[in-house]
Amino acid sequence: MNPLTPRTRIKICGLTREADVDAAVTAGADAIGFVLYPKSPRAVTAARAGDLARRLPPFVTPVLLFVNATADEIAAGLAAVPQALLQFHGDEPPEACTAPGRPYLRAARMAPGVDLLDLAARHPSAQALLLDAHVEGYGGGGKAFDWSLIPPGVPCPVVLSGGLNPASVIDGVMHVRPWAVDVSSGVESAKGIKDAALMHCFCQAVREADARVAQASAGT
Ligand SMILES: O=C(O)c1ccccc1NCC(=O)[C@H](O)[C@H](O)COP(=O)(O)O
Repeated sequence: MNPLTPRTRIKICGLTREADVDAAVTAGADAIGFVLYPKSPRAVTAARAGDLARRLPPFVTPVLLFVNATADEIAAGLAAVPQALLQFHGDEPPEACTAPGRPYLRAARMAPGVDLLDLAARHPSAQALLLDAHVEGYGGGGKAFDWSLIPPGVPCPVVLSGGLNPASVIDGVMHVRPWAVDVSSGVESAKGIKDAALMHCFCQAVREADARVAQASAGT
């Protein structure tokens, strides 16, 4: 939890179309996730991710999402999107996450008994822990988890994920005070098909949450 976060960053994940990438940027996304996990209904190839990522303006980060990928698959993704931040969303051990030598997000599928402090200790170089619900198929399930499972004192930035939408994200930001939020299903009209209006509403809701946090901090 980061009470001093000046602005909650926003990642929108699972984009597959040019118009959706453009709309997500317009809405205010700080990061755009491309799912390079073939079993996902939002999967894109490395080449497709490269085409889509080239539409991103400065200061909007492409994220390549893997689930138990091979080193060659990760290398292909980085060849297509050299500036990508990596996200490991499977069962990858620390050495697999650090092997590419690139900044990465470590996803944690939150269920009772998950030890985030231990996970953070085993991933000291992770840029953040992305906290997602524990769903079948590893992710993108549109399911929230019990935010009270997040212990105080996680020693790295936290990305709150899992079932967020324009109606729930304010509570998520106010309760967890994450560095960032991540959304996929909650801004879609169908899997892999993003809704521009929902993305706009989601980003506006995050801004509203930040304003409320600032007011609470100022005692106003
Ligand atoms: O998005 C997917 O289809 C997906 C498939 C397999 C592993 C991870 C996947 N997505 C990872 C993400 O970062 C999603 O944004 C995250 O799971 C939240 O999804 P949602 O609950 O739908 O907002």
